[in-house]
Amino acid sequence: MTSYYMERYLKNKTFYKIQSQSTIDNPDQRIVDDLSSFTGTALSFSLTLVNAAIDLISFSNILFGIYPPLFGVLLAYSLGGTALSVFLGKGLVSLNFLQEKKEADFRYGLVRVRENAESIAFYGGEENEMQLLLSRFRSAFENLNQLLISSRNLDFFTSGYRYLIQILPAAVVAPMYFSGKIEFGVINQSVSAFNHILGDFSLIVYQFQALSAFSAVIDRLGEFDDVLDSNSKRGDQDSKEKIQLNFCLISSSNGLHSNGSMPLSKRVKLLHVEHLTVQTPSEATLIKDLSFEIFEKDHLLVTGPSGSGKTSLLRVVAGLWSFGNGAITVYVRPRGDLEMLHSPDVVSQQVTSTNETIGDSTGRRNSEGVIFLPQKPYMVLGTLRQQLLYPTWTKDSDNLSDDAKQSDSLPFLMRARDARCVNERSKKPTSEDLLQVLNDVSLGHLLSRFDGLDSTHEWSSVLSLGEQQRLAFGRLLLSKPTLSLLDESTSALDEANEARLYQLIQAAGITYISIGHRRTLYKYHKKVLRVSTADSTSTLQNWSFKDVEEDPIYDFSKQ
Ligand SMILES: Nc1ncnc2c1ncn2[C@@H]1O[C@H](COP(=O)(O)OP(=O)(O)OP(=O)(O)O)[C@@H](O)[C@H]1O
Repeated sequence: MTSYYMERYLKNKTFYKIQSQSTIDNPDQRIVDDLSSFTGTALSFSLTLVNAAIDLISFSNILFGIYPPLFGVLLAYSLGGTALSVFLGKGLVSLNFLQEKKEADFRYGLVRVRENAESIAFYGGEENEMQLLLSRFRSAFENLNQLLISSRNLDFFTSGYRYLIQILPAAVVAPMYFSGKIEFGVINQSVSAFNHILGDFSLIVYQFQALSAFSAVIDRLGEFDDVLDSNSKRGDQDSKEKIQLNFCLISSSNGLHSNGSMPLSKRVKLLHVEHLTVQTPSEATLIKDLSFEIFEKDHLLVTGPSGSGKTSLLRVVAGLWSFGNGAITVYVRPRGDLEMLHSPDVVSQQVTSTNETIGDSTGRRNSEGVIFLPQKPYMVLGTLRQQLLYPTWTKDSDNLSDDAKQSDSLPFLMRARDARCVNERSKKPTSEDLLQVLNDVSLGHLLSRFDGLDSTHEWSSVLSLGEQQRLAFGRLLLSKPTLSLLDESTSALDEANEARLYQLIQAAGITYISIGHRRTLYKYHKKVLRVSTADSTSTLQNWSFKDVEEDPIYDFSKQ
């Protein structure tokens, strides 16, 4: 179940939508704790039920044989008891639900302190953090108090219910013994049978607390399940009202003249944006009716005031957002074609779109050559080697063989990962390639500082932001995507390093779209898309798209 839920959580960028739109709280806790208690409790309840059924069949005969009305009284008593316990304990389900949420919120607060330790330490924000954490803890504690009070009240009732009736079988059967109708042993037998049957009929009364906790877990998992389901269906249903994002395969064989040469006028189109209007999830319009095309090596600089929607445009191209309307077509080629494309013979090939569906959009983006570099690079947990191979290659070959061994023992856990391994590209960079790239991005010194490629560290803490940005460019150089989206990804670098990185990716034949405010960026781009803050009262376009030389800032940038 864990593997099944994780697969759906990570599919179609559901994890991103849950986080950015705050659809439900603490999905991680639902996957870890709720699934664990769901499976554990479901198993123990099933066994209890089977046990009770067998018990009931065995002892009903005995009790019914001794004195049938006793059986009837017992049934009425347990039905009444069940109704009363449901009435008394009905608040427990929501209290348990809240308890799970509040404890998860508290734990998440502590995780955030760990994740943002340096920023909090720089701000000296310990006091604020302490107050925030205490308020979360207090909230969980207060809820627990209420939960304890409700449980105590229910326990009073359950204990009374259990002991009050103990006298009944002896009181009913004893006169029969004194009148000589039954033997003494039958009294004991009836008391024992009575208790067994009472236990079976009173399952709900005795297990009410566990049942209410179980019900809260089912509610939380059900809610999570609905979100995962709706996310996987929504894409198909609402596709007409949303931005259409298409991935088309570039066919390298088409466009040739009969003599095998290429028509020079035709260039490789990589991105086509048509009448695109970008909105936020709250439906505020950011960019109106945007249309442009990007051909190979038409490096584009997206610029404009803060908050105008530059990152949102990249989000749309990356398939993270689809709020608004219009269409985007990304032309991708199968991996490995890049080298071929840069040979002079093929550079002017015609682009033909096959409109072929190539898996889900994340898979398509990653495996077919569109890579996004955010301003704050994401450092995965693992070795320096894994940092460089991320996200194109999932793991190094040593781990792969270890996993293969484990898969014999736990095959169901390997299902998702096996599928990914099959999709992996065969040409995984060797250690020499990785060292070369590290040197190229001026990070060769990391090898001696951190003991080689296979040392594990908390990379987001031990590397400076600029080093992380250079490492991210290293990833880019290794995966050689067709198109790369750079969101202020050199913002922490000095001009010399920035120039070096842009020259490197240009030399690697990667076409890029950068977001940036710096004038120094102009010289590495051919086109400029200038976005201004949208005016909600106007229907006019709030962008301009031109050659970089035509932009007024260009002359300044050369000075
Ligand atoms: N999840 C969201 N829900 C609602 N509004 C959002 C969301 N994310 C971003 N916005 C809003 O969309 C607008 C554009 O954000 P975006 O990040 O695209 O700006 P930007 O031009 O890249 O800014 P900057 O240059 O400061 O990085 C902002 O006003 C922001 O507040």
